[in-house]
Parts: sequence; structure tokens; C-alpha cells
Amino acid sequence: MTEHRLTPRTVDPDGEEGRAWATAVVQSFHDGAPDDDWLARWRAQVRHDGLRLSGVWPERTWTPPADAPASGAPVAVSPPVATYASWTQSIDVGGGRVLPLHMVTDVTVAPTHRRRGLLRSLMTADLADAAARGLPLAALTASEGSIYGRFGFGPATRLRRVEVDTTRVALRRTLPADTGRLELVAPREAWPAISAVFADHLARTRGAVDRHQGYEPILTGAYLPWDRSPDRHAQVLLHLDADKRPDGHAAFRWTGVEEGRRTVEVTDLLAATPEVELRLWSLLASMDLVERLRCDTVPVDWVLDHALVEPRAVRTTRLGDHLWLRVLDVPVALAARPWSVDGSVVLRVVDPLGHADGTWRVTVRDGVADVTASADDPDAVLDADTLGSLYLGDVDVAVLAAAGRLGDARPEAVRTLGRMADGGPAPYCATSF
Ligand SMILES: CC(=O)SCCNC(=O)CCNC(=O)[C@H](O)C(C)(C)COP(=O)(O)OP(=O)(O)OC[C@H]1O[C@@H](n2cnc3c(N)ncnc32)[C@H](O)[C@@H]1OP(=O)(O)O
Repeated sequence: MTEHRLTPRTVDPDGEEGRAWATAVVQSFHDGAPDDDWLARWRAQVRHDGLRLSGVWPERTWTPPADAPASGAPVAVSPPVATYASWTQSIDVGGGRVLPLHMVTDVTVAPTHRRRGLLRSLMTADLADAAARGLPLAALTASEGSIYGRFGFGPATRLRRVEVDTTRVALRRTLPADTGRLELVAPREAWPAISAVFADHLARTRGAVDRHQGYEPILTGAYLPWDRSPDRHAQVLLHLDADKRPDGHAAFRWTGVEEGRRTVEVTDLLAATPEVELRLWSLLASMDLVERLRCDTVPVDWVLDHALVEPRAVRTTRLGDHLWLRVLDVPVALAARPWSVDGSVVLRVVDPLGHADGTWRVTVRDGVADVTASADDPDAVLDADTLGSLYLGDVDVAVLAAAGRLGDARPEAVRTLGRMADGGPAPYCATSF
């Protein structure tokens, strides 16, 4: 680290340092300074999810008063010049297998201190700590795509933003009679149902990541973060199965007339089955006085695309990377994910931070991989970020090879790895952090 004199320290969210830390984060993302209500919510979330906050403060350029505390903390807390937070959640890596996941967020460096190695220093120490604690995978969402590959993170899932023209929504096939029912519920009472639907989604969706506590106030309309007020337009639609258990939900809000269309934003929609998902979308599309549905969290492989008489009723307005993954423990991570067919390949992973570095033989029998260090010549050579992109199967092995991301891998080795590693629908992560 070039700024080696600046030592990161752990930040207590409840103190004045915590306030300064949070202020630095929101201002880095060009949001206004936090008020007391915002801070109280943020502190509750930090405690609930167990976030570890790191901050770097500049060296003093002034002489503190004689009665200043001897702790080394600044007397009046100025904003840190760097912030960094991490905590542990879980991720479904496919086949119903869930692994602990090291989550990284709130990475900021003040404009006065950029490009002096502060991010590198914080990230290197934090990933080493996560690896030492036995966490096999790390994740983040990236503000810019060119920053995190050098730290071994690769884009691993994508999300779509869509607009649905409700005037053209008709299903090709009439759905069978509903043995359950759809119900509009008060958003403030919907959290237990939304949580139950999400828990089921997490257990069966490759790429799904557990959610932080901040989801509750947003989806129940208690708090709109960008407005810093209750959401007067929040609504929740539930689907209950024949036993009256929630098996699908849609959280949505009226956003007004946008581009001449009366628009509803679907903030979250998850369902246990494609049929329930279609029921939820159909009901939303049939609402009076609504011409357009908007949603930012639609999967790449989406049932509605193929269920409509007029598929062009759906327009994708953005398709982009979402979850970035970094493998910290190759044998644990690769053995946990499902594999499509039997086979054996030797992968040389190049990882300047060391965690995934090595030559690994991956041998699959009956869908389960045995992963061991190997002295054999590698079939493919890949960087750690490429392993992150390959991990959940969002991109075909052959496409990565064509892009030169597997070194000089022979076509037969690429085919073998592709047969072993590819398969299933695109992974889907509907969690933002
Ligand atoms: C997970 C998240 O929280 S995503 C949010 C990230 N934060 C933001 O976007 C807020 C605004 N930006 C910032 O605060 C800062 O510019 C940061 C955090 C992105 C970078 O912090 P810095 O301390 O300047 O980065 P640092 O000097 O450690 O650079 C580390 C490496 O990343 C590279 N890098 C840093 N920022 C960028 C960038 N925006 N684009 C491309 N490369 C970058 C550097 O060139 C350096 O490369 P090298 O070590 O391989 O030579």
C-alpha cells in the first residue's frame, strides 16, 4: 500500500466515528448526508447483519488541544478517507447446496486519496481474513466493471430490466384452475410471507443470495431509502397455495405517468413455481389504469418471455452483470456446485492474491466433483476472475475459451469442461447489496 502510514481501523457504528463513516459512504455515491432517522436504521441493520466496518482516517494536519483524549481518535470526527464493509451471508450454488458467502460493500475512497492503493490494501487484508476464516466464496456488486477483476472477482450472474406493455399481455395457454388464491395484503403485514417465499427461493435457485435486513422496510413500504420516508405507494400481492401457505409474492408501487404511460414498478416478485409466477404477473398486468409494468430484477431465463401470445409485449431495456463472485477455496467451492456429466480436467488457476492459485484436478462422478491439487500438465489456464465467472454457469465454457480466457486449452479439453460444467437455466440473483 502506497499510503502505508494510514492504518485502517474497525469502526463502531454507534459512535461519532460511525456517523462520519456512514456520511462518507453516502456522499461518495452522491447522496445527501444522513439524518438521525437514516442513521438509526443503518445502525440497526449493521448490528442485525453483523457488518464489519473498516475506516481509514487521514493523518492529523493540526495540533489537537491539550485536553484531547489520548486514544488516537480525532477529537471532532472528520470523514474517513476510505471505507469498507463486509459480512457473511449465504449463496445457493446449485443443486440445493448453500455455501457461506463473504459479502463486500460500501467500498469508497475520498477523491483526495484515490489511486494511492487504499482500496487494494483494504481488499487484500479483508479477503485474506475471509479465507483464513474458511469462507469459500466472496461476492460484491460493482459500480464499475473494470475494478474488481484484478482482485479475482468475475461477473457471475446477470439481471434484466424490463418493461411490460400490459395492453398486450395475454398468455398462450390458459392456466389451470387455481387451487390456491391471490390476495392483496397490507404491506406492513406482509414480511413473514415474503420471507417464507424468499427462503424457498434461496433453497432452490442457483445464484440466489440471502438478503440483508434492509429489505424488510423497503418491501413493506416502511421506508423508501432514496426518499427517506415511508412509501405511500407500496402494495403487496400474495399467492397462497391450497393449504393457505404463501408460495409467491409481488411487491409493487405506482410510479406515476412515465413517458406517457401509467406505470407500476414491480420491486420484487418471486414464486415457488412457474405457474404461480405467471399468475402474479398476469394479475399485475390486468390491473385497471396501468399501462406498463417495470421491473429491474428479472432473470435472464424468464418464463414470461415464452408464455405470451405477443412476446414483444416485454421489452428488455437493460441486461447487465449483477453478482460478482470470487473463489477463495477452490476444492470446497468446486466440490459444492453441481456438475452435469462425468469427466476429468486439470485447471491451472492464476491468482495473484494466492487464494485460488494452483493446479487443480477436477474429477466428476455422478454429478459430484472431487477436487485435488495436481502436478499434471493443465488442460486450461485461467485467471481467478474467470473462475468466478465460470462458477455458477452463467457463461458457456466454450465462449470463455473463444474469448481467450482459458489459455491455450485444446478444443477437446474445452468440450470436456463444457460438458461437465455447463447446464441448467442461467443463475439468478435477485438480491442487491
Ligand atoms: C463493492 C463496492 O462497494 S462497489 C463501489 C465502489 N466505490 C465507488 O465506486 C465510489 C467511487 N470510487 C471510489 O471511491 C474509488 O475510486 C475506488 C474505491 C473505486 C477505488 O479506490 P482507490 O483507493 O483509488 O483504488 P486503488 O488505488 O487501491 O486501486 C487499486 C487498483 O484498482 C484500479 N482502479 C481503481 N479504481 C478504478 C476504476 N474506477 N477503474 C478502473 N480501475 C480502477 C487501480 O488502477 C489499481 O490498479 P492496480 O493496483 O492493478 O495498479
